[in-house]
Amino acid sequence: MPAEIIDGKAFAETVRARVAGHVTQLRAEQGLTPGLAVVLVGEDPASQVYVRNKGIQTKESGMASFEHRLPAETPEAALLGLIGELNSDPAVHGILVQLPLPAHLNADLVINAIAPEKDVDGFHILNVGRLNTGQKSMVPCTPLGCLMLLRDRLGDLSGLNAVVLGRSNIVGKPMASLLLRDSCTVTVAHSRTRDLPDVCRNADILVAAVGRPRMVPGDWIKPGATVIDVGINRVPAPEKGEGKTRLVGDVDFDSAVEVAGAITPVPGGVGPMTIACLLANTLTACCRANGLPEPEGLTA
Ligand SMILES: NC(=O)C1=CN([C@@H]2O[C@H](COP(=O)(O)OP(=O)(O)OC[C@H]3O[C@@H](n4cnc5c(N)ncnc54)[C@H](OP(=O)(O)O)[C@@H]3O)[C@@H](O)[C@H]2O)C=CC1
Ligand SMILES: Nc1nc(=O)c2c([nH]1)NC[C@@H]1CN(c3ccc(C(=O)N[C@@H](CCC(=O)O)C(=O)O)cc3)C=[N+]21
Repeated sequence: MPAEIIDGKAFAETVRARVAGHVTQLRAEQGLTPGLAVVLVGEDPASQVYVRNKGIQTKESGMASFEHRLPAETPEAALLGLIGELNSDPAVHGILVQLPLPAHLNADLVINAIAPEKDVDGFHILNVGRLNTGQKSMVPCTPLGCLMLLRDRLGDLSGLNAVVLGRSNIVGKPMASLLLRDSCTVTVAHSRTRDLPDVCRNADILVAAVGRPRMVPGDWIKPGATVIDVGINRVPAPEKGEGKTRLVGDVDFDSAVEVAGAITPVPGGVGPMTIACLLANTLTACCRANGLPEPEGLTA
């Protein structure tokens, strides 16, 4: 029996609708409008698409959206200056600096310059430390979105074998951390992992975040497993016409769907959840900044 297709797009719509409801209430009862600032340095075309989608959905949810597009050659001091201004702007509750940054900018330095309470990506060293020690933090959007999909399908995750393929700071490591917090037995695999197919075959939950188009075939998957495909890879699609491209994940969907119990598609899986969680984090940041109770069920 083919796998259930996990509809991340539909789930993300429900998350965004709940966020929008809270935003309406905040405005009516407190006169507050949550604000998200997105900073894009350089001209990376894929990044521009994400930034545009984020801007549109931020406004649709009733929040204020502030976009800052800086030239690729922006000096580090100028970027740090802008972050300083956003840190002290009371209309801005969330700040996201789109990654990757041009090579002459030190990403760690830039991220750690964001006020931790406005770090809606959850990448600041303080938020990373808080998440890993079980303290209240901002939780990275993509892993948070994956966790919401997993809990929705599986309920209690405790005792399940989870394999996270990829160990980046933005997806793999925080994903592993969240799964561990939910009492999974977590294995983090990467480019030096031995016997990767065997490691994956042990997974009740397999999260693929490698950035290699269709790397995980169906025969790496335990029958009935829940597969979360984080990969966003643009590949040539000659069937759509010359020079056309399409998005595929890190999992070979066609073979995986025959083995898995449930699987997220690309597009329409994790991607929309990432943006929904970014809005949820901005709402959470706004509530915390104003000493208001946090909306329930929108964070980990
Ligand atoms: N849907 C969404 O919202 C988002 C999607 N993405 C997508 O997710 C994917 C991963 O992103 P990100 O984490 O930033 O990527 P990174 O390139 O930072 O990390 C990739 C990880 O995969 C590992 N890896 C690479 N090749 C192999 C291999 N052949 N076998 C085993 N492991 C391998 C690397 O191992 P090592 O550490 O040993 O080098 C590394 O840990 C990308 O496709 C990206 O576009 C990213 C963010 C959000
Ligand atoms: N500071 C920072 N935070 C991030 O969260 C971050 C980042 N930098 N840099 C780039 C990656 C990538 N990322 C995506 C978000 C949404 C979709 C998304 O919405 N995808 C849609 C389709 C998009 C399309 O069709 O082009 C989908 O999968 O259905 C994809 C990728 C966030 N990232």
